[in-house]
Amino acid sequence: MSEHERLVSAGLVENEDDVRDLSLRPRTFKQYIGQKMLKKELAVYIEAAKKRKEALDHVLLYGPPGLGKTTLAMVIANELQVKIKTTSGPAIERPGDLVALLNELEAGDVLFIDEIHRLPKIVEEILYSAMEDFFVDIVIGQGPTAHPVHFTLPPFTLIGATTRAGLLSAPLRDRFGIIAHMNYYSKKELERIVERSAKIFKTTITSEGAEKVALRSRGTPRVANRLFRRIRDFAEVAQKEVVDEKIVTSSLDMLRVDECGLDETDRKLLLTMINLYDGGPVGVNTLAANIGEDVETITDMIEPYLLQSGFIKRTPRGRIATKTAYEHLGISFTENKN
Ligand SMILES: Nc1ncnc2c1ncn2[C@@H]1O[C@H](COP(=O)(O)OP(=O)(O)OP(=O)(O)O)[C@@H](O)[C@H]1O
Ligand SMILES: [Mg+2]
Repeated sequence: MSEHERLVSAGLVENEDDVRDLSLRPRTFKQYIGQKMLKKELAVYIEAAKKRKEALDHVLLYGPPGLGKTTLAMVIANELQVKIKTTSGPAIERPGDLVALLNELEAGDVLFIDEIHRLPKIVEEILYSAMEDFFVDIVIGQGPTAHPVHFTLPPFTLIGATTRAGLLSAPLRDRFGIIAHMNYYSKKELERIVERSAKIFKTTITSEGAEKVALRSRGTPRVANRLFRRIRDFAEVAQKEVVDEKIVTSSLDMLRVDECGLDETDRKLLLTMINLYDGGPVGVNTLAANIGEDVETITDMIEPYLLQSGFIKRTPRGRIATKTAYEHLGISFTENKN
């Protein structure tokens, strides 16, 4: 199974599921479950900006894939009652592309740049003055006909999203007035997300069923929704009117997603560390070669959840599998092995 087909993968890009499930996407703070502190804070800034009839300060959203960054950007624009233009870092190749986007904005509008850490450097530099003083200076034409052009822009709000805040240059990061870190969701919050999705799909799920889905969702709404959709298929075929704990468990077992939300790739990674490298430390390049995934897939998609839930640890000498990992896989752990 390729990474993109991984059921529990939160995915790095806007994926097909999300596009198909636009109806699942919360549109208001009220519908947006979890991230309570962040929502509270943003609600204050939004209200203040609206009262002053000013554009909201620029917002940087960062956190692992599938936690609701894109969704939150749309919620913010909706709560501000302004239009939102959406693009992504790699899609803006030249300064002219950025100017064309900025040109379409009206006062107070939101420009959402996903994967902002992948913005080309020359475009990023244009963004500095746009963010700070709402103007851009670019050179139009080439050779002897080249001439500088100055554009003034309406005040706008840039919302940037990234899974890797560390890759953002300091000058860019410093121009965001609001920097928001997205957290993994609690079991209770994921249960509510599953129950909400069930309602939208006109499916009945028991609270025990929702709890079981939540437990295996890696703290990630995208995974919760994806698992729920598969389970709904199993329930449909089994002609079950109500999605209960039993059907949830049997479906997830069939999908080989274990009770901690780990799938085959996660287990393969842990088993490689344990069986071939005695639990580590082992470098990420070595691991990548062993399990046949690229380094980026490991660091961006597989590792964050394994780190967060304590299955692995990162040390200067490489990754190590923790006692929790051994116990989870039913392998005996001898102290001081690392
Ligand atoms: N707080 C939430 N409440 C309910 N559903 C949510 C919430 N956050 C995200 N979702 C659901 O999870 C899916 C994934 O969210 P979203 O696309 O916003 O994640 P993302 O952080 O932008 O991911 P990526 O880093 O891959 O771009 C959405 O389709 C949405 O339905
Ligand atoms: Mg997104």
